[in-house]
Amino acid sequence: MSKSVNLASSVFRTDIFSNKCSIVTGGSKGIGKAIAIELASLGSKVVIASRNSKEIQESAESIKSITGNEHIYGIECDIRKEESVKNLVKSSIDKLGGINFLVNNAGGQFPCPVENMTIKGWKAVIENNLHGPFIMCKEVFDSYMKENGGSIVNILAEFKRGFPLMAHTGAARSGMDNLTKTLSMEWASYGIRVNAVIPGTIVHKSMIKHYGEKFTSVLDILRKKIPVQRYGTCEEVSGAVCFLLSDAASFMTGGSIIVDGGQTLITPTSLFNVPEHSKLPAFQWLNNVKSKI
Ligand SMILES: CCCCCCCCCCC/C=C/C(=O)SCCNC(=O)CCNC(=O)[C@H](O)C(C)(C)COP(=O)(O)OP(=O)(O)OC[C@H]1O[C@@H](n2cnc3c(N)ncnc32)[C@H](O)[C@@H]1OP(=O)(O)O
Ligand SMILES: NC(=O)C1=CN([C@@H]2O[C@H](COP(=O)(O)OP(=O)(O)OC[C@H]3O[C@@H](n4cnc5c(N)ncnc54)[C@H](OP(=O)(O)O)[C@@H]3O)[C@@H](O)[C@H]2O)C=CC1
Repeated sequence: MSKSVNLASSVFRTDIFSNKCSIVTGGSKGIGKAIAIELASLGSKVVIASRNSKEIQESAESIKSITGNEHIYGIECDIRKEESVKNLVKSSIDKLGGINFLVNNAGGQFPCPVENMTIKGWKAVIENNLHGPFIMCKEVFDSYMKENGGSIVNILAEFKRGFPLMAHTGAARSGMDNLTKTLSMEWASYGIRVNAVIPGTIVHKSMIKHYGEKFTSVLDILRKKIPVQRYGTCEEVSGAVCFLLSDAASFMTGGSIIVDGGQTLITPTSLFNVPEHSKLPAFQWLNNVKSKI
């Protein structure tokens, strides 16, 4: 009997990004750090960027040691500031040789009802989650992708039913959803795909620190309603981002992937209670990597 030959060539290979250069904003911790680790482990050169210069350098070193990839660079940047973004993009091209992938992950907000929200607070969140990613897209397009093509993934947050206590972020993410769709059409002829990932509740060290003790007590009430019956991991978001960046998603643009364990399907009028279970466990990397995200 002749030996069978596997003629299939799956996109899921360990060297899949070995000729790629990526920028991940907010790569110093949490979801952004996980994305940077996964890209680096698949061979990409990576620049991570955030405002705290010490943290971003430490994270770059940590990603190098976890993945064995030497081509990881931390650059201080505030995505809300145009000059800072211009510097990030120029330095990234100098260090990496180009920018094939952009992950607009940096962002965040604080809980606050509109009646207590200051104009300054509103602006800070709109700038962090809409204006900043817009400047990033534009600068990367002008400086590299217009000539060379590329793939962009924007990290959003669920926004379709409004966002009580976080009106600023709901409005910004809704704007980013629309921008993702617009850019996917305007930039398709330049060879650029633009997609989004919408994480549900992804609980990790810095997230808990940001929202504090009060939030932790709310978490268990919500968890019981989620079909998967748990919160997500940074790695579970990262896998979706790498998929969208890769050629496995070559027919996807202007789209989004919701990574939320079914959380957005819950409605206040739903009569169905998910029976308690633990049959859909989280995808996790090794513990020694997990502890560094
Ligand atoms: C207890 C119930 C909690 C319910 C929570 C539900 C949680 C479900 C969440 C699921 C969806 C999303 C999850 C996530 O995104 S997790 C990631 C969390 N991480 C972050 O958000 C980090 C990034 N965030 C920030 O850096 C800040 O929030 C901010 C975007 C505002 C930027 O902060 P920065 O300090 O740089 O901003 P400014 O100094 O320019 O501040 C400008 C003004 O903004 C107002 N402000 C800022 N922080 C707060 C606050 N904590 N509370 C109220 N107001 C705030 C304020 O007016 C600032 O001006 P002043 O300092 O002059 O007063
Ligand atoms: N965790 C969750 O449940 C969810 C998260 N998301 C979104 O996913 C993204 C990542 O979340 P997560 O990892 O949890 O958040 P973290 O708070 O853990 O990390 C946020 C990262 O963004 C950086 N950052 C924030 N503002 C700026 C800025 N103006 N310029 C440059 N960098 C900035 C932070 O560094 P530094 O402060 O030093 O600048 C940090 O590296 C965010 O956009 C978040 O809103 C969406 C839905 C759910």
